[in-house]
Amino acid sequence: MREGTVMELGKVLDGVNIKEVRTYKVNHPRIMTKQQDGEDTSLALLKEEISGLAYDSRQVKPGFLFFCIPGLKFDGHDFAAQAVAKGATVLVVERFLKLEVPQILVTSSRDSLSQGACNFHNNPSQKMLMIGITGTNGKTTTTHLVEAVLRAKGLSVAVIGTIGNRLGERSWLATHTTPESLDLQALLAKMEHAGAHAVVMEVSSHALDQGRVDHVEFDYAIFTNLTQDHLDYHGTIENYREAKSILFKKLEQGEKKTPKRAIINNDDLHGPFFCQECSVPIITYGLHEGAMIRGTNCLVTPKGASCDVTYPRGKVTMKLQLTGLFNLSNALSAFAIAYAEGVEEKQIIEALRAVKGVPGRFETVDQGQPFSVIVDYAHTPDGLENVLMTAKKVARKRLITVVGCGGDRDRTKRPKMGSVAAQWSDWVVITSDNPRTEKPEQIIEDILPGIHGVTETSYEVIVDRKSAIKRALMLAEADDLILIAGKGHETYQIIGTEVFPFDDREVATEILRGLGYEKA
Ligand SMILES: CC(=O)N[C@H]1[C@@H](OP(=O)(O)OP(=O)(O)OC[C@H]2O[C@@H](n3ccc(=O)[nH]c3=O)[C@H](O)[C@@H]2O)O[C@H](CO)[C@@H](O)[C@@H]1O[C@H](C)C(=O)N[C@@H](C)C(=O)N[C@H](CCC(=O)O)C(=O)O
Ligand SMILES: Nc1ncnc2c1ncn2[C@@H]1O[C@H](COP(=O)(O)OP(=O)(O)OP(=O)(O)O)[C@@H](O)[C@H]1O
Ligand SMILES: N[C@H](CCC[C@H](N)C(=O)O)C(=O)O
Ligand SMILES: [Mg+2]
Repeated sequence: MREGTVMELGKVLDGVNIKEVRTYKVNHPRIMTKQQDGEDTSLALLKEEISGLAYDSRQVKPGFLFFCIPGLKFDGHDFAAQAVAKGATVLVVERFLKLEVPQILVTSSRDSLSQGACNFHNNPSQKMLMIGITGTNGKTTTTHLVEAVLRAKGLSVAVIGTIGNRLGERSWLATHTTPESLDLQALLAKMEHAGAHAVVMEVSSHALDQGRVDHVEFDYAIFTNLTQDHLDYHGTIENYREAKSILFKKLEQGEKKTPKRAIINNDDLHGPFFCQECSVPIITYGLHEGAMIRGTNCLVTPKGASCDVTYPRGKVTMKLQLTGLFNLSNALSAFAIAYAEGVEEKQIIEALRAVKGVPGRFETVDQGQPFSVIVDYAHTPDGLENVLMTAKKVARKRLITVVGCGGDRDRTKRPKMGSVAAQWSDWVVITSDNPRTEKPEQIIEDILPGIHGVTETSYEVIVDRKSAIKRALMLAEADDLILIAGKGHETYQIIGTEVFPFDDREVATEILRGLGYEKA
């Protein structure tokens, strides 16, 4: 929807289960009341024009429809007065408020927002090929790989995810891995308007649970893997898995006529569960027997990885500039989509080989020093173990790891990350990640029991992340590998509620320069 566009309220709310409408006599000239026109006020209200939607009172502009959402931190109903003061003409509520403004009572204002956003932006996902990727690890990486193979088909491909939202040279601000429904529908509409034929997007478990993608119709859904994360939010791994499965159940619904497919990791313990949740055709991929798209003869080197890919029509060799067995797995899911879309095998292989790397994922910091420095976004026990296994394989001498855990996130993953770091590293420097509103020392206390379980590994605690990175780089000798984990592409550190500039790659570069290493 272009700036300045308006839509009738009834059209915006088409499909929303409205329980009751209350109109109030207000000063706004466009809101009719019984006293003025004598007809049914609710019907008159539904004919009113809305100039925009908002779920955050701070974003309201005159003529907007404001959705009052009860959240975990705040209750949007408490901001209704502020929204009205800023010009909201109608409210969507879960309980009527004592405010002199028309209100529409619904069971879930969040679900209504999702439907309203889709209507207001003219259902953009209907007009593009939509690929959704879910799983604990590998989503961002896989978006890049799928983007590459679909571009090989000649499509203009937009990407939505943790690192950003983009289409070719154009980019849009990303505040979440998967945006709130309203922001997502607006973004999809902009991407479609900018010429996107396809959108490949990360779909987080939070987004699925909160209905952010409820009215996005996907053509393909990829499941990468499921391991521990976000138990602070979901409570149990079963709930977490259930949230992820929504993406696959959704595939059978919708209006698109084209066939839909689920692309499922056959190597993952939970693969069969996701297969069960689907009633559309499934393509499995993996490095073990049973996968329809299977990688064998895998080779992992410091500069990349390769394997043979066996698929229903034949066999090819796939080479990546990305290293690690897990990236071969990520690439096989991209291969599966391209294959289903009829892209020629040779083109798929060429496209995958051309992907240079994903920012902050096994990214090298090179100032000509005689040891390797790698920055990686691993922030779950499984992600960390995978990257450490790869680092161990390619390190010529010691593996020194700098790692911490984020605050206000799953506490129970902390000792597990400590344990994994200790098992695979020769030396661990435990530090802070994004402490957010938690005390960094307390987060580290949660990590340490995991380290203590692995007695032979040496470690030290340095709370300040910059000092921890410096210490690791000072310890490094020729041929060692220093892995700085957890923050990858992030260019900030969140301490309390403040956001400070901090980029592991820049910090490491600056320290290396201070140590006398300067790239020629
Ligand atoms: C836990 C979680 O996902 N929370 C999201 C959720 O918050 P919430 O429902 O609890 O809402 P709330 O903050 O209590 O506010 C309630 C309502 O009051 C409104 N409000 C609030 C303040 C105000 O001044 N005026 C106002 O109108 C809010 O806009 C909202 O509508 O809805 C909000 C609006 O969309 C999100 O910003 C918020 O993301 C928070 C900030 C967050 O940190 N989310 C993370 C965990 C997240 O979603 N991560 C996933 C990726 C995870 C992964 O990588 O695996 C993601 O997709 O980004
Ligand atoms: N398939 C995989 N299996 C396990 N670990 C992986 C896999 N792919 C990537 N990783 C590890 O996980 C880290 C994060 O990868 P990526 O950013 O692609 O995941 P993500 O699912 O997008 O994460 P987020 O949930 O934060 O959005 C990488 O830096 C790497 O260490
Ligand atoms: N999307 C993940 C990223 C975690 C990255 C790590 N640096 C942290 O801050 O915990 C989350 O919000 O849980
Ligand atoms: Mg991501």
